[in-house]
Amino acid sequence: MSSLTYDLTLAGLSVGSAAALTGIGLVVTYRSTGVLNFAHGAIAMVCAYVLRQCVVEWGWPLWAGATVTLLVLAPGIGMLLERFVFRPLSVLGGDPAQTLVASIGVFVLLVGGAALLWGQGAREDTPELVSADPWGQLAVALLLAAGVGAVIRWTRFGRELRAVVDDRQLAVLGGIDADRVAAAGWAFGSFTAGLTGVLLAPYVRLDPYGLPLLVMEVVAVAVVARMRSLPVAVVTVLAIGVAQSQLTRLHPSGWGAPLLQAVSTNLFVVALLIAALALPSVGTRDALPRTATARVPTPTGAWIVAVVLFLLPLGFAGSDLHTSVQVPALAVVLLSLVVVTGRGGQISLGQAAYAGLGALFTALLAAGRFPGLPRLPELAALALAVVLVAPLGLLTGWPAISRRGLALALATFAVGVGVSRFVFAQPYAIAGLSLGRPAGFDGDRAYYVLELVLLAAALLATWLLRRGRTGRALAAMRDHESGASAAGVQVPSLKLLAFVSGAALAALGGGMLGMGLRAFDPAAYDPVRGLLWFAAVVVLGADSTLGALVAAALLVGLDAGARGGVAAALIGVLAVLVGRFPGGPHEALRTATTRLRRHREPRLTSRGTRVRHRLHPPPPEPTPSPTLTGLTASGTGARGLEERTAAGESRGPASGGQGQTAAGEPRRAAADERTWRSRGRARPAEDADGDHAPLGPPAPGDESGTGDAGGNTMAAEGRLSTRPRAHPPAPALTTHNLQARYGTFTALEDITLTVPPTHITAVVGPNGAGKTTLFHCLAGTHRPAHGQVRLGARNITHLPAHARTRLGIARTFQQLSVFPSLTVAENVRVGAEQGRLQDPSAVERSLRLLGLDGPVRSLPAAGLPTGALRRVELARALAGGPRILLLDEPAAGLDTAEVTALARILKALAADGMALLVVEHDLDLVADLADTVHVMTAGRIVASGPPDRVLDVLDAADTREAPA
Ligand SMILES: Nc1ncnc2c1ncn2[C@@H]1O[C@H](COP(=O)(O)OP(=O)(O)OP(=O)(O)O)[C@@H](O)[C@H]1O
Repeated sequence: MSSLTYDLTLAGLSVGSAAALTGIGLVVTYRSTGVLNFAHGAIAMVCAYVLRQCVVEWGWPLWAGATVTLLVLAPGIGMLLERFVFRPLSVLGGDPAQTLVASIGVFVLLVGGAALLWGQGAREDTPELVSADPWGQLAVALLLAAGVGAVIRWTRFGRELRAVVDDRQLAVLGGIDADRVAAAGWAFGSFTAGLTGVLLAPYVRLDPYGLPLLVMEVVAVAVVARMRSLPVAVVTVLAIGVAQSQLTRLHPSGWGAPLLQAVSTNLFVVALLIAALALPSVGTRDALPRTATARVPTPTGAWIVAVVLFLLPLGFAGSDLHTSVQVPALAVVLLSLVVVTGRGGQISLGQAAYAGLGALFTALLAAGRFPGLPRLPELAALALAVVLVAPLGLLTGWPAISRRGLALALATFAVGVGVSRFVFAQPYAIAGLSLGRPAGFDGDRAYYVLELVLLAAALLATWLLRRGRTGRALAAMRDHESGASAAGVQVPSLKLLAFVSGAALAALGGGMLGMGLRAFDPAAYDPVRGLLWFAAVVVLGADSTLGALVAAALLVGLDAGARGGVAAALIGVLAVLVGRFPGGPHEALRTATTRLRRHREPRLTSRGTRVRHRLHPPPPEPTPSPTLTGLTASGTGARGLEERTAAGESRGPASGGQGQTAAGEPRRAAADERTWRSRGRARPAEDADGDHAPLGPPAPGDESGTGDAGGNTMAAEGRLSTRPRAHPPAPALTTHNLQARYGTFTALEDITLTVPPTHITAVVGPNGAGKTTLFHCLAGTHRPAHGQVRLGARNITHLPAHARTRLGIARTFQQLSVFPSLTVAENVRVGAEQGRLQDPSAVERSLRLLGLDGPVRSLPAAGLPTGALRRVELARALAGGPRILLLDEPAAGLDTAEVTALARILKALAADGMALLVVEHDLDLVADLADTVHVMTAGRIVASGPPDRVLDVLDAADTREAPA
């Protein structure tokens, strides 16, 4: 090896080994706590500052300073964070999104604290702990990696650690002290952060912003290592270090020179971009914490105060006004986060990049340095910059289509860092770039007035995006992404819209900020500021426009004093606490879901005597009731849901207490038997007759406004249309030889079934049989490996969920999928606006049908009882005018009266031409409802037929299996 190659390799190993320590720390913390610690770099920076303080300022010996810093302070910070920040969050359920916001909060807090304590300037005199000799640093990194690997693999603590990572609750039940494991993980992770900081600080500029960011670029290797493998992390980081060094040997000429130089000094950023944007993502299951996006209504008085406060600086003069001009500009930038994060629920850590691009493009356009374009007046330059930056929103919008939570945070952070390093920090972009104010607005006061006008325009744009059909769809996507998809919302397009609009707003704010400062200053759009802005908007109410204005005033106002960092420290403290604020719709939904689960359990075992009673009821009464006769004489096409529901009522227990049959059985049992027989005769005629009618206006004499929040009744009775059917017959939904897999596991094998119109088809089977997977394949949320799904003759196997909804396939979920921040009526409106018919008038009909047209219609869905939420979900599905209705455990969490009412509605819908597929554990209900039952076991259909036959076979099998 030539001596140059050797030297460069050694230099690369030196950088790589410092970075390897970070990789090891990130992986260990993640493995022991499930938290990707965004604050890792900030801890490194604080430790470097403290070592410098001990040795340089106080004159301690290096060994003493290093001992205190690395063995006391660093692990201490980790244990404090575990005890007071992350343990309370894990007790609350360990929502990864909350821990993400909290770790960003810790980052911002430490950066702000360091700026407060040590100032914002860079220090060049940090003591050198290990000599520049790369072998020493490499030895430290390798020894540490080997030691940690050995502990994880061979010690009892390592086994406990792996158990906690796999399933914390199960590990605790198994007697493992998960808190101790987490505390050890945090202490070790912080120790490695401290070590990285003190090793790196002498060779880079030590300042509160630069070092943390440099360290966080290494997060790429933890992603490459899938947050698990230490050897992969260490080898990757060393390889990047060496490659980065070797690249410095190349000296191309022409346009490639600056690019290569940028790549060779930022190879870790390139790796971060590849890891975050191209590799399969990590941590995709979470959205933003609901408490962060919960909408708190803003009193009008608060707006009046805000307007007065924003007008106040017009009375200022001199430097005060110079500071004030930053507030409206920053407010516009923060409004972009209100759209993307607050309303759309998308984590975006890269808004600073769009703001910076807005300022840079404005400056280039105004200076006549933008390729291919003449010099433009400042305002025109600003407008064109906004237009040019808006489509760049796809840089983060595109990854957001397939990513959520941590993965999206990493992707947007990577884009922010990438733009900062490859665009803002390049000489060809920034050399001598000043930025004037528009003609006539040069003075601070005049410019402030112009900013207020632009802020008002931005507020109007934000308001328009947050209201109406688009606003409701955005809120639905934020509250429950798959629920929104199932309601027909085009989630991918909506995400792109949110990010593109967000980029445009950020560019406008960034350009205004640049004009305010009269220059393009890359430091003003540093990725660390992106984190600070995100944290500020989240803590002050992400879905609140007023919150954005307050955040802007706070950030500028608090940092205007002698020392910067106050605002960051304050925002950091609040962000650390954000996941722990009590209440909010999120909490209410969680409570509802927990209650639902509790209710579900007994129903799972409810089959038994009651099923047999229903399947072998006493003989029917000799003369059917007139209503029942009407039902069996169907095919004339002149009946609607109301009539059918009334028919159901006459057969149900709630039909007016008509007494007992001669055999002493409840009347319902006898009526059920008749229902099965009449169905057998009636349905074929209905097939030819057509589709179900859309739910019609209330019947004469209908009482509206009686819906209750208690959820004890399903008030379908007497509220349905008597309109004749107006549509052609609903097509059947069929599957052909369907096979579905999760990785290598085959969850469905060779499933062929038909869901015909006017029928209720049921799928039953034990847990894990594949029922929900079948549902996902039918609804478009899981792509089958083989086979087809057809709607009539049309192959819809590859259509996404929202497209299927728009064709008329609606679904409900096993776990409730309402939108908690929207009212009951808004929930249903989303279904009506986005579904097949897109008919707003369907809202009232659906609300009436499900008994939700009373005062409950105006209540937020959060906090309603399970029964009411099930009705909301069903009303939303029906409001879209579906032809096929897929119901996943619709009776879960309902009481007996609610189940009875639900059954009546479902029968009426089927009788009116709809095709229903029901997955249900409650075999009583299945026996009562279904025309055809498919029994699934281990991913296959093992029996099909009418319920009495199929369930009898199951009974017989149960009896055979039962011990004698
Ligand atoms: N996302 C997933 N990744 C891997 N395996 C999965 C996933 N979802 C389901 N499975 C597995 O696929 C099989 C079928 O699961 P599915 O949820 O479809 O069953 P199910 O009949 O609906 O059960 P349950 O009644 O409990 O809801 C199970 O073995 C389950 O563990």
